[in-house]
Amino acid sequence: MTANLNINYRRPIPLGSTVLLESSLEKKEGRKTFITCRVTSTDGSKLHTETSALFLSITASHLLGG
Ligand SMILES: CCCCCCCCCC(=O)SCCNC(=O)CCNC(=O)[C@H](O)C(C)(C)COP(=O)(O)OP(=O)(O)OC[C@H]1O[C@@H](n2cnc3c(N)ncnc32)[C@H](O)[C@@H]1OP(=O)(O)O
Repeated sequence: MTANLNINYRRPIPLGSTVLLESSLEKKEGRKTFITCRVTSTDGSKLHTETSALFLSITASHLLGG
């Protein structure tokens, strides 16, 4: 479950362009998983978007309001 999501939009992505997404597992601490992601031009020279997020593992009962 997404607990926190940060997105920095650095440069617009032109319509129809192809981009490179690189996602990394930064660390895992118990139920917490920290992920980062970058969107760049395919040659890596232009940074379009960078994000970080925290995901928490949950049980099915959490989804049912338990
Ligand atoms: C055009 C289409 C676009 C579509 C976009 C789709 C985007 C999708 C976006 C989604 O993912 S939707 C889902 C959005 N997420 C939610 O609705 C989650 C709502 N929040 C919850 O259900 C609870 O807050 C959550 C399950 C995340 C955590 O509740 P818990 O009771 O399980 O955990 P708890 O609060 O005890 O925190 C556990 C640990 O996580 C840490 N923590 C929790 N929330 C945090 C947070 N927000 N930031 C930092 N740390 C956080 C907390 O400090 C603690 O750290 P320690 O274990 O070290 O003490």
